[in-house]
Amino acid sequence: MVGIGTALNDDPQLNVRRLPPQETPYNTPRPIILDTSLRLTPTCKLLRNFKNGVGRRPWILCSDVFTDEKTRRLQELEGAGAKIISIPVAEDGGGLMLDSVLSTLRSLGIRSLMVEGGQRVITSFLSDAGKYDLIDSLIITVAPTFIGKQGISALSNETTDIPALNHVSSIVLGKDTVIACRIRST
Ligand SMILES: NC(=O)c1ccc[n+]([C@@H]2O[C@H](COP(=O)([O-])OP(=O)(O)OC[C@H]3O[C@@H](n4cnc5c(N)ncnc54)[C@H](O)[C@@H]3O)[C@@H](O)[C@H]2O)c1
Ligand SMILES: Nc1nc(=O)c(N)c(NC[C@H](O)[C@H](O)[C@H](O)COP(=O)(O)O)[nH]1
Repeated sequence: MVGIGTALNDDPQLNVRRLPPQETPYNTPRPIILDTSLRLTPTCKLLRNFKNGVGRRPWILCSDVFTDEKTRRLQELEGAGAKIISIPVAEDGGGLMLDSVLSTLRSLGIRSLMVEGGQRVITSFLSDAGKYDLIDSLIITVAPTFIGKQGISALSNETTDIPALNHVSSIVLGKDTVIACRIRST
């Protein structure tokens, strides 16, 4: 899962690159995008990969409020192959309600979800983690690179109530270090 900020900035593929090629595309993960207002472009790599048989059908989660323009975009994205699922919006204006996002995905058969980013989505999941028991574990990859002023920090400044973590293990993969943590239960 990514937010629309990441989908628009990175045009990601959200697939697995290191496995040997698979016989069918169905061993790759289901791409899921949190896109409140349906801003995803129908020509993005996720939809092109699906059309070309090298990616699963992207699911786009949007708010359940529709204008004429948003309905037009829904039809365009559906025409490009996306499945659109509407979700209630949080009253505090923080985006789609994450407890509803997870229960809807579960009702559609998703049993395991990796939240890839970006900053706003990671911040929402961590901020609501205690309230709705949203997260099991956190995987942090540290690359030996200074990003500098253009970098976006992992969490936004206004973040509160971030849960404490227990370290599980760390491994070095090439130049990167991957740190696995679990949410500390209170
Ligand atoms: N370093 C990494 O591992 C990594 C991973 C992923 C993304 N990124 C970077 O993150 C940047 C994008 O981050 P961002 O914060 O601008 O956008 P984002 O990807 O977090 O998307 C945020 C958008 O998602 C929608 N949304 C719907 N429900 C939401 C909810 N409950 N909570 C939060 N958002 C919700 C909203 O429209 C919101 O504007 C990109 O530049 C990308 O390169 C980095
Ligand atoms: N390892 C790493 N070093 C970086 O300097 C950097 N900016 C990222 N960023 C991760 C990136 O923002 C998301 O992982 C993509 O959005 C996923 O895209 P793909 O599915 O791989 O195409 N990752």
